Amino acid sequence: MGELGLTLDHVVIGREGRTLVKISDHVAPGEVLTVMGPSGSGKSTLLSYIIGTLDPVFEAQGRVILNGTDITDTAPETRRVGILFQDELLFPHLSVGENLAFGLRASVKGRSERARQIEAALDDIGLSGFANRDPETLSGGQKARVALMRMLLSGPKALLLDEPFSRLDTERRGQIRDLVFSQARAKGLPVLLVTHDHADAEAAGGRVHELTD
Ligand SMILES: Nc1ncnc2c1ncn2[C@@H]1O[C@H](COP(=O)(O)OP(=O)(O)OP(=O)(O)O)[C@@H](O)[C@H]1O
Repeated sequence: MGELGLTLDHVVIGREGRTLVKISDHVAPGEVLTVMGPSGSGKSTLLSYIIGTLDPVFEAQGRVILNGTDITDTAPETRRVGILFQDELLFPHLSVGENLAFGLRASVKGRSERARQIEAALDDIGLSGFANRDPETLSGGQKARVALMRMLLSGPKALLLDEPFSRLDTERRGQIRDLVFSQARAKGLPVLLVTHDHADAEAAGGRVHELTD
């Protein structure tokens, strides 16, 4: 296996001959690289390239390498790159526990083992006993924690965060942010954080890559 972490090797994304995003960088396990830039500078476009869902209107060059494996041409569902969006939605017709079960890998076998892992996951995010609740009955911060945990249960090897804290109030924002970063550090995941917020960038504590218009 090659170098651990997420490498963007001379990635250039453009449209109609005009370069939108240019980045070459390496995010080590447990490190957070913050990507900032004005609206329209290509932050979400970069994330879509990394997860393998770049709109074909864009032209892209460069490689995406995860833990030494080139995943540039790998199908999105097999990349093992987790992404959390600003409008992270839980399935409203499923309970909190069922939402988490959706993230749980198929390799976790047996009803009772799956139920045990879901209870442990709820405990991890301070929501013990919430398995049978409807997502609509949760607060914004509680929903954000469930969405984060659902993503972590799927066993990602890297984490992409697209303004995931922006809808939360200041206090919850800090809590969720700490939870995301501590989980990423504990699991040794490289993290790419897209944000407009300087407080988020500061809390991430890592390097900042600025995209320009
Ligand atoms: N499918 C598409 N077809 C054409 N242009 C697109 C498409 N998707 C995005 N764009 C354009 O590409 C540019 C970058 O968009 P992107 O969403 O990556 O910006 P962003 O930095 O994430 O912005 P924001 O901070 O507002 O979310 C914008 O000018 C946008 O209009």
